[in-house]
Amino acid sequence: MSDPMIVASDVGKAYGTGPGAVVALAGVTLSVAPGERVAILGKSGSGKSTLMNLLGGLDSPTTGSLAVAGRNLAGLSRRQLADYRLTQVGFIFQSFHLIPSKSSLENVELPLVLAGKPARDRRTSARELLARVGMDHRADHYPTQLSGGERQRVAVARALVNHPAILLADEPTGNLDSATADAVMELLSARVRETGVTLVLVTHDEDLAARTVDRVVRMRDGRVVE
Ligand SMILES: Nc1ncnc2c1ncn2[C@@H]1O[C@H](COP(=O)(O)OP(=O)(O)OP(=O)(O)O)[C@@H](O)[C@H]1O
Repeated sequence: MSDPMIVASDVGKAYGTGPGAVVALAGVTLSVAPGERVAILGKSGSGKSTLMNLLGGLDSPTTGSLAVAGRNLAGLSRRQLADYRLTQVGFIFQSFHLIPSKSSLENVELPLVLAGKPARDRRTSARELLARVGMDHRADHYPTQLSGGERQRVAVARALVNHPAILLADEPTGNLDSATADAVMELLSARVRETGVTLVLVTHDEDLAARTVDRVVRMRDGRVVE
């Protein structure tokens, strides 16, 4: 057995302190194997996005320990967390988060620019990824010139271009109509299988989870309940 990709041990997260503090995570324990695809389901406010932020190194746990790809995230400096995000994590958000002033190609290239990759290599990698998501014909278009489904395809390419260890997708089809959502999910699943990346998918959609992932994790009141 290889080591787990994600190990969360009794992870707690509170926003604020004192009587006004909000406990968003009340002790999450979870282990995810390399290449495993996991969906997180739970009501609004159950802590899904908070957990994703911690996994992505965007925020730190208040208590407990969290390790991804063998790194203890709680022990990292801000600079190390930034490096972790850049090299180990791919993010896909509900609202795409593409940079409006950059073309599709430039958006996909951006993680490679930040990682200091040489211009020619990154251009080649970004073009390859755009082709893998069926968007090579829109390489020079800007986000406002793209449909929602097309934007999310570009976002999928951007999330994978750095060969991350984990891919975090937070309601990736939440802003799309159902036909477009199905097409984007199919593409995302195909790229996930192809790359073997470990997927953590937040969704409200039971059917989507059932057809996309290996395991469903349910959250309630800041805890994993199954
Ligand atoms: N920055 C913050 N400051 C204070 N409280 C917060 C903050 N972010 C989240 N919370 C609170 O933490 C709890 C968990 O929120 P979280 O966003 O993780 O839930 P969620 O399951 O992702 O919900 P949704 O499905 O609506 O996105 C909620 O009670 C929320 O109000």
